[in-house]
Amino acid sequence: MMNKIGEAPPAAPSAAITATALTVVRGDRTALRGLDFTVPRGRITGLLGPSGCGKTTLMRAIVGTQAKVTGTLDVLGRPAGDPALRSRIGYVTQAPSVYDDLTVRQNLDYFAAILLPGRAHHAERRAAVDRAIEDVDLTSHADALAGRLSGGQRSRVSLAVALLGTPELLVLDEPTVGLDPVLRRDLWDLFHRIAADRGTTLLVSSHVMDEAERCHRLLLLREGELLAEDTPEALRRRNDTATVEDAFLRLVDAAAARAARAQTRTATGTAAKEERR
Ligand SMILES: Nc1ncnc2c1ncn2[C@@H]1O[C@H](COP(=O)(O)OP(=O)(O)OP(=O)(O)O)[C@@H](O)[C@H]1O
Repeated sequence: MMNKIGEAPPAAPSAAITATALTVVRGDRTALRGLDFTVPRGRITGLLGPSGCGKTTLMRAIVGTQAKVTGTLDVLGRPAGDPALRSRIGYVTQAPSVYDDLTVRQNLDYFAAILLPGRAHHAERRAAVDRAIEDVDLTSHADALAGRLSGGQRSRVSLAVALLGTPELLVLDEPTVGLDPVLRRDLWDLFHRIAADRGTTLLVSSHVMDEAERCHRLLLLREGELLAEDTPEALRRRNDTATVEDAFLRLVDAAAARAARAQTRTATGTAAKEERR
């Protein structure tokens, strides 16, 4: 298996993503509050946290599709959203973006024609499409209509589209949601192969904590705040727990206790001020 932490590639010299005081407002809510973190190159970083904690918002900020972003967010050496980054990043959203009335191959041909237009690139396009179909293990379904595929197969077509341009950074929003355990394992093996063989940086979100163990590094999010940024092993060790899930729960409890203490201090301070009046 490729996804043992011990078999990880050596540490990359520079960060693929650096965020400082990153804040995002969505509607009347602050979806992300002052996040500081880095995502190392060539590694798999898991973005974990419960539903609604801000994972998609953070991914949208990184790929440059999110409004009202403040602080600094540097992606592959450029500010997030810089047009020069478009071809260097692959982004797979939660909803598979495939055409149901086209076959798997036709879907990929279509997107390959946008990435590599013109007759001159014909052979290159074909090779890229073949490789992407093989990467996601859909060779035997290449001529099936996307509309007739299972949910897991459709999301793999979306992933194949993202792999077409050989991106340096692959941002995957809950790619394993709804998949059976075997498919989930196969996809994680594929992510590890992509990171190890191509040096691609992967940022993968999940709200399933057992997937945390498959990542080289983790960003744990809760209610728009970063609870921790570390390796799964260090998180378990530091919190003296057997699993990342237990470490996460311990960190949540500690954060809640800190918030309660701060509230008590504020309430005591206000009462004292009122008394002095
Ligand atoms: N279009 C929107 N307008 C206003 N607020 C939004 C919008 N989309 C999301 N939010 C809010 O932003 C916060 C973060 O949402 P986000 O989708 O980033 O969470 P998530 O962790 O990806 O959740 P999930 O795992 O359920 O996809 C939530 O409080 C949500 O209610």
